Amino acid sequence: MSDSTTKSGAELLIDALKINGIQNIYGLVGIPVTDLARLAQIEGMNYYGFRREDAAVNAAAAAGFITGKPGIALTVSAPGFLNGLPSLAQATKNCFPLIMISGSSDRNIIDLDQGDYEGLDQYNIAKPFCKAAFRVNRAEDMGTAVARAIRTAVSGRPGGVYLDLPAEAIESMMIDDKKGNNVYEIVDPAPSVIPSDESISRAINIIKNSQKPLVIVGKGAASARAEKEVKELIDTLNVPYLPMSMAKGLIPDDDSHSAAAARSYSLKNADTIILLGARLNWLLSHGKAPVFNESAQVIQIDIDAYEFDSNRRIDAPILGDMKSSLRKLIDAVHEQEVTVESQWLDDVQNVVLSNKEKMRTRLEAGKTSEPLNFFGALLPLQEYMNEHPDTYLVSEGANTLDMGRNIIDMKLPRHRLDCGTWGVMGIGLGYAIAAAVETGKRVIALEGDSAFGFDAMEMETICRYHLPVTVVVLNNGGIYNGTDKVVDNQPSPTNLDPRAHYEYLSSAFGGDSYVASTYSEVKDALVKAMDSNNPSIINATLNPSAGTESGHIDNLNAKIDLKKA
Ligand SMILES: Cc1ncc(Cn2c(C)c(CCOP(=O)(O)OP(=O)(O)O)sc2=O)c(N)n1
Ligand SMILES: Nc1ncnc2c1ncn2[C@@H]1O[C@H](COP(=O)(O)OP(=O)(O)O)[C@@H](O)[C@H]1O
Ligand SMILES: [Mg+2]
Repeated sequence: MSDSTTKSGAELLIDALKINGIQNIYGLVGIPVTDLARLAQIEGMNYYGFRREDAAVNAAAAAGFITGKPGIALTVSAPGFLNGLPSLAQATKNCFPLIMISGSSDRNIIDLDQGDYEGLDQYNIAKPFCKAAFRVNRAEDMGTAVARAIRTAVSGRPGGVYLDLPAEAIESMMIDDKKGNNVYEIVDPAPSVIPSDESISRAINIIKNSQKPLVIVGKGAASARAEKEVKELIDTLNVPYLPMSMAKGLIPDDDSHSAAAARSYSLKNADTIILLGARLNWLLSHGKAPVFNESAQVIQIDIDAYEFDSNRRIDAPILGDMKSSLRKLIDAVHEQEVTVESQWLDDVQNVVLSNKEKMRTRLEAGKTSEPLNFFGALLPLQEYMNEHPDTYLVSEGANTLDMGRNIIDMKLPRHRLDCGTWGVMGIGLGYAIAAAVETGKRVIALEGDSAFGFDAMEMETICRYHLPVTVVVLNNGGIYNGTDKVVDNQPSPTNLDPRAHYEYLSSAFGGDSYVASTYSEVKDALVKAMDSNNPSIINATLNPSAGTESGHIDNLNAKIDLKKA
């Protein structure tokens, strides 16, 4: 390190990250950030090098969701920045706290459009895709830039922040004139936001007059780490709840209040919806009939007022952070001795039991399915997760994602990560790397065969860092399935090669490879792979006709009458 009176922008950046408890950087280096990554390692941080920037930025975003601190991604300028941009946008959409740092060109060359190496006005291009963008031009501004980036990423509605570092800011030196180098630990980066008494009493009055309240728990409650308060509200009112996919595990999925197996029944019949960190977006049919009861009243707790009335009237908006809001609401329930008739919960539980019995029958039949179907392929994962609930599960695909979500129970918070609000493919291996790095726990990445292809090369990253990640590829030979019609001998738009040996991508880099084509083979391979703690791929070969177009969301497809074509 330089003497005590001068420091480079790079040194100040690393000091600022470290003093705020940030330990890991996920990136892909090159001009002008290679030495920055080396310096981070010399200064005791961990740098994880990826094969493509979108996976590195996805990993940083997942690290943010899991830890609550902003994940840090590092890319080179222009093409590296652009490769990372979709993941920055996705982190912002998912409300994951992330800071994407990219090297960039010097302003005078960009602003005069003089044609720099990888020249691009990254700072302005990033703005529509993130919560905020900052550029650092001088070493002495580095401490302020990091403080603002961290606070912006984690406070209010969490999201992605872009930090633009021209080479001159990285290498410029700051003369420390004893004013201090402006690097400091931020005070209370995500302050509590306490809701008003009026908003709480408005909600209490609605619950008092409700016969059939349904709580919907979203990933906002997971990000808020409010699992204790969520469970206390549901237990106190003794009402059913629906977990959204990344809120699974806030309350163990086998809890008797879970309505997950009676989703349609509970949404349609509820007369009061209590939204806890969940948006009424496409994932919840915009809160509209016929999925919802049009006359139902809606209570919504959210840290961002912008979300209220986004899709329908919110009868009791509660603006606040999840923990503080739930604390006030639960205290008011106790003070006013609010109770709800238990008949509603009984009705939901009856539907749950009947639907669970139907699922159990399908899973049992899956054990002997030849060729293997989704039930036979997913049952071993359900069994494994029930026995090892501290395992992290990452999932992507269409049928693989939807059926995996309904079949595999989660028992712990923030242990399931998936395609999120945008339903994006290509998140799997980056998320899995972050889960393994940030927690040291074993990870299953449950991948459709198409989804796996988006970032399969990160298997080399997983093997290089020897991470305990088992990739389970459900290979049905295509996007959605492998039975699309072939026209004029062209490969179909959705078919892939069912004979593909995806598992070789593990042994190619020193990991373990398994092929399985029955329930028992998947079960045996999974136990072996997980017990080994080695990076591994299980290629589960399914019936190519297994799977429906777009999984559970075929209604969103633009339908064309192909007979006329
Ligand atoms: C970045 C990106 N590209 C394309 C898509 C479209 N898409 C794609 C390509 C999917 C893959 C489905 O096939 P799969 O093999 O992964 O899963 P199943 O066969 O089990 O359904 S699911 C889906 O919505 C997407 N969501 N995200
Ligand atoms: N700490 C928090 N307190 C309250 N609301 C939060 C908090 N963090 C995030 N949120 C909100 O949670 C919501 C998350 O919604 P969404 O991502 O749609 O969840 P899901 O997809 O699980 O339904 C966002 O509207 C966001 O503003
Ligand atoms: Mg497939």
